[in-house]
Amino acid sequence: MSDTLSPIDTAKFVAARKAVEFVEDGMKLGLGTGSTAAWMVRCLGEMVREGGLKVLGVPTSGRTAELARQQGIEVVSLDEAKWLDLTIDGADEFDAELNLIKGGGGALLQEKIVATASDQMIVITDVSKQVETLGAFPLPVEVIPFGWQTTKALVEETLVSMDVLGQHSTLRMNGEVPFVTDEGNHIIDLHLQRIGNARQLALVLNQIPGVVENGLFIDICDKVIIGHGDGRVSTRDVVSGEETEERVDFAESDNIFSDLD
Ligand SMILES: O=C[C@H](O)[C@H](O)[C@H](O)COP(=O)(O)O
Repeated sequence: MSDTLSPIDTAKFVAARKAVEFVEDGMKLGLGTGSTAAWMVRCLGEMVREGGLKVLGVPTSGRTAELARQQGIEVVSLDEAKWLDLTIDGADEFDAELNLIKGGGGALLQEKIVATASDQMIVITDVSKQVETLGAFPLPVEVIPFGWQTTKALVEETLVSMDVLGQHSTLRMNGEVPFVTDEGNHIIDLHLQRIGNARQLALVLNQIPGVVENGLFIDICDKVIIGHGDGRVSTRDVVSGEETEERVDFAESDNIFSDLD
């Protein structure tokens, strides 16, 4: 059935399929958001329904919570789970140190809280998200709606003072109205081209009143699994620096593909 998937979906699927191999019975799991994470939730659902795997899932968005429940995964809140063994999530960009930009789907706040409350974070991605320097993907910054224009101006002033390349920012829209996150906030996307010092920018942005969180994930990801359109996956570990490559077997995945609309 893998021939029904486009190369990009194949890449996302194989990364997700590989990632769930790290899941063990009884684990408390952070479930990421986005199209790649959705493949992981489907793979996990199959392991729960057909393999008898028992896990507790903490979703990072309403969308993921709905999909996880549909898949038969037991969903709990982070406060119920308290601490997680593993979070598996997608990313919009990652660099050689496995620092990330996330939030293209607007879920960065819950994603960062959940990943930070986990022993380990595995990022699943296709190879197009790999960059030398973060910043080509617009950096999402979640802000509270009150005074958002003032917050946006302060963010831009901060970028100028830090000499960040390209200091243009836009309020994310959902058609004619501002996009609203699961927490009731807005997103300002920073069009920076290149982030020279991501660690410093992440800290400075969060000092601005009105900013709730930013999409830079620094020193949070432990492992990245990169899927390829031909079914190969590369797994890179931040501690060992090792990278391994293998091919993912599609043979037993028919149930997952048949669940798709
Ligand atoms: O807010 C969304 C998340 O950070 C996603 O994990 C990220 O945008 C990647 O999504 P996708 O897997 O759909 O490219």
